[in-house]
Amino acid sequence: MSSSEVVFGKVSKIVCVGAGYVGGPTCAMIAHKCPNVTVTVVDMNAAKIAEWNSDKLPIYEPGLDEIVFKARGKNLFFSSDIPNAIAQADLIFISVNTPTKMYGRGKGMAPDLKYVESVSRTIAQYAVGPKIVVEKSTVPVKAAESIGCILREAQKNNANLKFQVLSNPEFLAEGTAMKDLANPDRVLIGGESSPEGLQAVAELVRVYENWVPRDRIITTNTWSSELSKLVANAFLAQRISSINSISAVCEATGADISEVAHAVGYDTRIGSKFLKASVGFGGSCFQKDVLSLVYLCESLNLPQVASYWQGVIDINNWQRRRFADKIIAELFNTVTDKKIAIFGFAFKKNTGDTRESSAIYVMKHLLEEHAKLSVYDPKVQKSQIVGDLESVVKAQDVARLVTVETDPYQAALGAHAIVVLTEWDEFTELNYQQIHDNMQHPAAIFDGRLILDQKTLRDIGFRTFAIGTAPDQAYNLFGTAGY
Ligand SMILES: NC(=O)C1=CN([C@@H]2O[C@H](COP(=O)(O)OP(=O)(O)OC[C@H]3O[C@@H](n4cnc5c(N)ncnc54)[C@H](O)[C@@H]3O)[C@@H](O)[C@H]2O)C=CC1
Ligand SMILES: O=C(O)[C@H]1O[C@H](OP(=O)(O)OP(=O)(O)OC[C@H]2O[C@@H](n3ccc(=O)[nH]c3=O)[C@H](O)[C@@H]2O)[C@H](O)[C@@H](O)[C@@H]1O
Repeated sequence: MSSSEVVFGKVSKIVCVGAGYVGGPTCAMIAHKCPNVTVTVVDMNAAKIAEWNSDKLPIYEPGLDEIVFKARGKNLFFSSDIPNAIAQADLIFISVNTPTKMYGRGKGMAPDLKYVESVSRTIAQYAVGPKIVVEKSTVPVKAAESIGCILREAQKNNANLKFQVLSNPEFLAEGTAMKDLANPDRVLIGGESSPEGLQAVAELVRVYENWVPRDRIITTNTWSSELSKLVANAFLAQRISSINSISAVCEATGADISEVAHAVGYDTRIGSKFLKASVGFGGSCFQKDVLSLVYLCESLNLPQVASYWQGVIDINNWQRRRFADKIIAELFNTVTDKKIAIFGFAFKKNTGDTRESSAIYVMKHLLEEHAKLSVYDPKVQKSQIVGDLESVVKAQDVARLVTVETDPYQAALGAHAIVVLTEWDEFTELNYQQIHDNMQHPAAIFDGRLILDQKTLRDIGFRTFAIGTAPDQAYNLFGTAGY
């Protein structure tokens, strides 16, 4: 093509394949900010599409309902008719899941790209005319090459078809997705430097320019864009593992992790964000994407780089185990048949998502010791909690040992201890005097999120333990058993 020939015109119809945590909120924001663009979100899961079309959306995300209800039926549509949507679109986002592969080659490490490939084949089958195909899913470097290869095959049989594959990874975090989408630190778009590639990139830039300042829209080559997404998540996860590793040093020495994080983060070169010690990071992406990077490095014969990033995962697993061991040790080395209240099951506050939540693993360790766990989470349904636990512990043990409550006071009634695993704001506002009065004594609180005021709790009579806080500062009653 000559550089002046227009292959990809102005985008007026966008389709997103994958109506999940990324596809739904991202497209709702695009529809909200671009009233002249029609956005259709499609999914192979018809029940999920029905929920997106109902009053109760399939995911909880602050601010999402408002935007969806405003745009839905005007320029935002949810549909199961994938072929028709693809045929109509100028630009197609691939926003399907890329979970860690649980079988075959790369099991437990590599991302499973079967959904991305299947969407690529569907696009090849139903496309008519030129399409910009955008990888929104997080994929390994060079994934765009495979998508391009499948699409080029279709082009061979139909001269009217033209495809350009772009990489446009998503950086939103759950719980703050709508804010992140409305005001992103940056939007990243990778593409080819051919005239057609540059045209496609320019058209996607134009969509984002409706609300994102141009200097926050970064364009790169395709491979830099794909790799930057993995690296961004790896760096974020690394900060959490770094601070969590130091939390163990604090507990052993008398230093306090919040004070250390504050002092270290004050250095503008380091920065204060993402330095909150915790019971370990969860969520569908950090572990998956760091493992994907480790697998990539192994495949590239870079074992030192692979083992460096593997350390981030190892510390995270160790932190979860360490916290569970601390609970057992401080409850006099036995939790068998003891009722323990679990406050929070979601992987972070302000979401109902439980994928890879640290709660699953801490509870698994406690269930293996036959503790009786009583869980309360404001946004997670009982069926979800039971299902997640059944993936790590025998179903009969979950049935025998786990109850799910809809009220935190009920969860703590008669319990020996409370374990805080998600940082929901409401946990800071409970009446802990009343809770203490109705527990077994001595009553203990284990704060895996550093949200409760230890002194107030100790004054009430609780024995307290908080991640990264030395025993002699946090409480006087505990020994150092288990350390
Ligand atoms: N969850 C998050 O906060 C973020 C996720 N990402 C990445 O975005 C991608 C999507 O993640 P989520 O939205 O969380 O996944 P999700 O699991 O919530 O949604 C994916 C959707 O794709 C649908 N799907 C799968 N294959 C399909 C096919 N062939 N045709 C039609 N629909 C199909 C599934 O039914 C599902 O509804 C992943 O690669 C993830 O790593 C990136 C940034 C943030
Ligand atoms: O690719 C993705 O899926 C997304 O992954 C993360 O977003 P998310 O997992 O939704 O949420 P985060 O706020 O990053 O929290 C992840 C986990 O780390 C924990 N965390 C976070 C920050 C911190 O200081 N300490 C800490 O333990 C959280 O509690 C949570 O369990 C990234 O922040 C997003 O930029 C990225 O787009």
